[in-house]
Amino acid sequence: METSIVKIENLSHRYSRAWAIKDINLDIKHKGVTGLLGSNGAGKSTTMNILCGVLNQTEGTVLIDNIDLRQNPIEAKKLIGFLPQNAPLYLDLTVDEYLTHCAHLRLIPRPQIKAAIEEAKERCGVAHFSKRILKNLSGGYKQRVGIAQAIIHKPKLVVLDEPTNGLDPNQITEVRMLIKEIGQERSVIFSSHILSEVQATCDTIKMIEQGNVVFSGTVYDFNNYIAPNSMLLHLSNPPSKETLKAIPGITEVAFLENERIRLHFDTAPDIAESMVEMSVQKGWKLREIQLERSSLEEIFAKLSNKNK
Ligand SMILES: Nc1ncnc2c1ncn2[C@@H]1O[C@H](COP(=O)(O)OP(=O)(O)OP(=O)(O)O)[C@@H](O)[C@H]1O
Repeated sequence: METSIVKIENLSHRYSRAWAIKDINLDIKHKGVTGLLGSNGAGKSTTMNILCGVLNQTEGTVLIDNIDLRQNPIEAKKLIGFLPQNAPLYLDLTVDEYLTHCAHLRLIPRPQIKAAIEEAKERCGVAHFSKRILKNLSGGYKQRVGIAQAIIHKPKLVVLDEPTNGLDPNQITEVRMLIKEIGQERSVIFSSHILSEVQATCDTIKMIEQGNVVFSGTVYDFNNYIAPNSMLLHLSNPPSKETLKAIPGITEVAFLENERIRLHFDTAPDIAESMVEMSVQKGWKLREIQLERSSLEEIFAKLSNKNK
């Protein structure tokens, strides 16, 4: 049976009085990218900080490649590379100086340090900035250096807390590509509160809401689960409500302002195509049609209810 790189069992954490996470169970595979999705305050950073041994949990167990993080923290942490939410960069150091410092902290044997730094810089596309002082790098490149320090010791598990936060759209795309590349040879977990980001980058999604895991599965399962179930139509010559309601698959019809109609439908996937064909045949004068995806809040609400 395939073992997991991370096994979290009944993990709970309490800050002073309030529980930030409650009874979390997670299994994460040796390769691929796992997205930890959740709105602000859902418990992502708390989970990641515990997972990386930065915070001691109140209850529960974390196994990294079968090593109990609490009982054997040094051995377990050797397997982890971590980029916390605010990359801990020493801004007055050059890229090379900073990565050399990180290599020492990671106990990389001295003769291997130069090669490890070159490889990490190459992987993260910062080799041409070796002598640049960190404070003079753009946000995207600072983040790349942060990722370089997280992979310098070739860990089996790389944990990145909101790595694209504060980056511009081009930088976001580049960092996502880098995450995917790293995920081809090791396990990467990254957190985000942006649904599209997790869909674009991950193989697996673990969704946390109010300290509980409310979804765990592949991106494919997730996309199927949140498939749109309503559409907005602009018809200049609409039929009656009854006519629309009689169409197979349509479950609810609402006439809105400005000739707009919202139709709810069940799982029929080609309903939009049928609506276009029908409006041409029957002269409904279709001006616009738009499938409506659920917002993250609606998905959270749906998943939270489902798991009650
Ligand atoms: N040091 C702390 N002391 C007290 N409460 C805390 C502390 N850190 C986090 N919390 C609380 O724990 C809960 C979970 O916070 P956490 O930072 O893990 O969420 P998150 O999903 O990472 O959110 P964000 O996306 O905003 O970073 C929140 O209610 C937060 O206010």
